[in-house]
Amino acid sequence: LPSVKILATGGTIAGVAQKSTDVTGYKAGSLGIDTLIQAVPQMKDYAEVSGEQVANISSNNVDTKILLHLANRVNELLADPKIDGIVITHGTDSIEETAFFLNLTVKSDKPVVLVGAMRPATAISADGPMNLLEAVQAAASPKMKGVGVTIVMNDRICAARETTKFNTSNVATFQAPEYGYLGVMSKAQPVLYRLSTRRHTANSEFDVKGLETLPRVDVVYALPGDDARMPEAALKNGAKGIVSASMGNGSIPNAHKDFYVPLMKKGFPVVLSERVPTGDCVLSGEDEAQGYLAAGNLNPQKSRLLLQLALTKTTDPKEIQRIFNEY
Ligand SMILES: NC(=O)CC[C@H](N)C(=O)O
Repeated sequence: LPSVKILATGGTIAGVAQKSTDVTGYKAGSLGIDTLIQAVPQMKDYAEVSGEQVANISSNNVDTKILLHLANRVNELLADPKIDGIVITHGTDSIEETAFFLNLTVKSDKPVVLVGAMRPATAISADGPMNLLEAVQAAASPKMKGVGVTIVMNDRICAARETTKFNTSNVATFQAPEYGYLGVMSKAQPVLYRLSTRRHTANSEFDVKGLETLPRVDVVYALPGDDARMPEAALKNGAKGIVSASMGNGSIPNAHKDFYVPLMKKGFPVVLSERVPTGDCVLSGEDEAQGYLAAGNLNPQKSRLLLQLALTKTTDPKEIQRIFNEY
């Protein structure tokens, strides 16, 4: 049998409520990895499974330190020829960010599958056990080699780059409306329908080995008629780059523009992403001349991570734009 290591970080999949009817008001990150594994003995039919507790928290507190630890630990584990794949249990609130970060920093084409749940482990019809089983089946499958980091939940195989949480409570929360799922889990097997052409994992230039932190990047939400207090605060507090969550194809209030233009002249990177869920940010000639960088269709939270990683390699705006075009 293939060997799959489960790294546990917490979330609702390890959540405990007072009553089986409670689907909110529970404590995420309550059960340890051994309990999660014991709850799904069927996994043993598909893989030799072992667990490791990395954290046991709600994913709104997954910080840079945990991201770097996960990337380094996954790289260490996958360098071992005896390990065939990794599953990471994770809260769903920031699972897309951790998945994308690992998509950029894991140096292996072996499967890395993130999984969570929307109902706590104690709930009637908890989704965690089936999600965990399918995540292990996916991570154990050679068909998942080279597809990049994925989120497997609700029978869907989701690409780290394009997938976003769409619903605060529904089990079908993860969607990639513009490009769809990579595939589905069917009869205990991954069935893939498409692959991303964007650079990831073994083909990524980013290396976080030895890093203890990442350059600070802030996301500044663009609101109609806003003043410049938020971007000013970001700069004052040490941001090395800003991602603007623009209102649609780079539209931001004039006060933000007036603040960014002189900064960009000095080489400070400002990446235009959008708070609109789909569509690319395409720069106008004027935006380009002023020095803005375009996130393409990458959402603000993922643009932040990519800009942080880009800044570990370069501060040249042209290079940063190349990175946004390739990843
Ligand atoms: N469904 C969930 O996992 C959300 C629970 C929690 N807020 C977390 O992200 O860890």
